[in-house]
Amino acid sequence: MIEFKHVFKSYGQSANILADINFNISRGEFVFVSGPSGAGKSTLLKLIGGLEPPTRGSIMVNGQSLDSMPARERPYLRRAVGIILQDTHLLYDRNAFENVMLPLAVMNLDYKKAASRARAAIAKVGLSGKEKLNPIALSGGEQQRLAIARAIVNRPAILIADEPTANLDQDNASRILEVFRDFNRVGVTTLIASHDMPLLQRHANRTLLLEPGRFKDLGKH
Ligand SMILES: Nc1ncnc2c1ncn2[C@@H]1O[C@H](COP(=O)(O)OP(=O)(O)OP(=O)(O)O)[C@@H](O)[C@H]1O
Repeated sequence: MIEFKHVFKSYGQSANILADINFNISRGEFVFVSGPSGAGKSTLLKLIGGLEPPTRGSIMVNGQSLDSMPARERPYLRRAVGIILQDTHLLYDRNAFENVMLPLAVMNLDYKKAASRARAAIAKVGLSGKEKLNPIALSGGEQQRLAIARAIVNRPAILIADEPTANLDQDNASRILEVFRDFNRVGVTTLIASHDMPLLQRHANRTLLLEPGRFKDLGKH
């Protein structure tokens, strides 16, 4: 489903952020990417989402090789991948419902169908009834859930999230993880970057550990 073969990544003239990374993630897996700040977790997720090209090596996502994919098709891999970045990029000049509708605008669905999909996505993350609120009026955890709804409204096969529980208390962090688990249970391959070790330990899963100059697949623990 996601395969890295001898992947290297540097920015401009910088030293390698990622060096000779190799791993395979199967369809339906739930995987954490962990490691200290600056180790390259966000970079790894951006490579998977096609938001950054590798400097060297080959990457396969959802049966497609990114090497041969034209640059214009790479971002978000034509909707195969739902991405939640560290900054949720919610738009504060429209309400929660309209934020979730945005990715559907390019889908050529009629309004009724799009609206019912958006409402279903909002319901799945537990925000029914808050559709008309501006995201600014939502709590941190609710904003994160809204960003998840927006990422899954196009029904991606893969969901990746960068530090989705940062700045949340333990209860809210667990709630967010449960939302990801719900999508994972219905077959969505899920990757979550986090440096919150206690959180990762509470939710034992396969973990890819990135440390400066070192990469380790810790497997399930
Ligand atoms: N667009 C960019 N241009 C230049 N350098 C970058 C760029 N993006 C990231 N970097 C550098 O790459 C390194 C890894 O960054 P990255 O954001 O991938 O790490 P991270 O493990 O996700 O860190 P954090 O947990 O703090 O988000 C950092 O030294 C960062 O400054």
